[in-house]
Amino acid sequence: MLALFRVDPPATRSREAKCQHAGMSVDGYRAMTSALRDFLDLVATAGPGADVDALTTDLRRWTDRLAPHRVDESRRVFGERFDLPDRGQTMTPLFVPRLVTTVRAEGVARFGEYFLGSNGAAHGGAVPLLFDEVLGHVVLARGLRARTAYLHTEYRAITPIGRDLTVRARVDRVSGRKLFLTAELSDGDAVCAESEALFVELRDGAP
Ligand SMILES: CCCCCCCCCCCCCCCC(=O)SCCNC(=O)CCNC(=O)[C@H](O)C(C)(C)COP(=O)(O)OP(=O)(O)OC[C@H]1O[C@@H](n2cnc3c(N)ncnc32)[C@H](O)[C@@H]1OP(=O)(O)O
Repeated sequence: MLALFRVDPPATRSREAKCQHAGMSVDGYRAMTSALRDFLDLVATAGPGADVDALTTDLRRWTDRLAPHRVDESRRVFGERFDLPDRGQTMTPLFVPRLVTTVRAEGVARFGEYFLGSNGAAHGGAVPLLFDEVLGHVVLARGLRARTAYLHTEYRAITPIGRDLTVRARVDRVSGRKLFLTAELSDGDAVCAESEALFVELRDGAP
């Protein structure tokens, strides 16, 4: 059983407030993005045959239905649900944190079929996407506004699709506005990938 430990920096609280939209249930958005993840995994694996035209029509209907609900970035929900393990987004491989502190983060990661590169291995670009997400948790736990300056990734072994993997990240060193971090993704005892990153705290007034 995973224990979910979340730090709650002030920035997070204001983010939650902006995610409140009239009539949207607390769990509704979570269910929608979860359904979307399942759908994307199936899009990647299915050969829909004759169903493709009907599916396209349905998809267009969904787009038309969502269009009137468009909001500007300051009121977005996608990726801003900090109360949810995946932040209510489908852009990154799933990361379920079990520990987040100001110096480290650890959790379970899973690359769905959507993130397949080839031959059972996750797409090489999806791996740093996960690392950026996990490192972002640590940086945000410090209450910082910071951006990734670099993120170097070493691929040690293939990252398998559809399995629970372990991901760990930690702050190695802080120097002024610079945070040097490392991260590791493993499948049991096998290390799949490692990363070294620099996050730079933004200057006051930086966009
Ligand atoms: C907690 C509760 C749970 C909640 C759950 C949280 C979930 C949370 C998930 C969010 C997950 C998303 C996390 C994604 C985070 C991004 O992906 S951010 C988007 C990608 N990154 C960018 O777009 C950054 C683009 N670049 C920039 O904006 C600017 O270059 C930077 C990085 C802000 C730096 O600009 P600057 O502030 O003007 O800094 P500058 O004065 O040039 O440099 C400062 C120092 O850094 C060094 N530096 C800067 N760039 C570099 C570089 N590339 N290489 C080496 N050194 C560098 C400089 O040499 C300088 O060093 P010193 O002289 O001080 O020793």
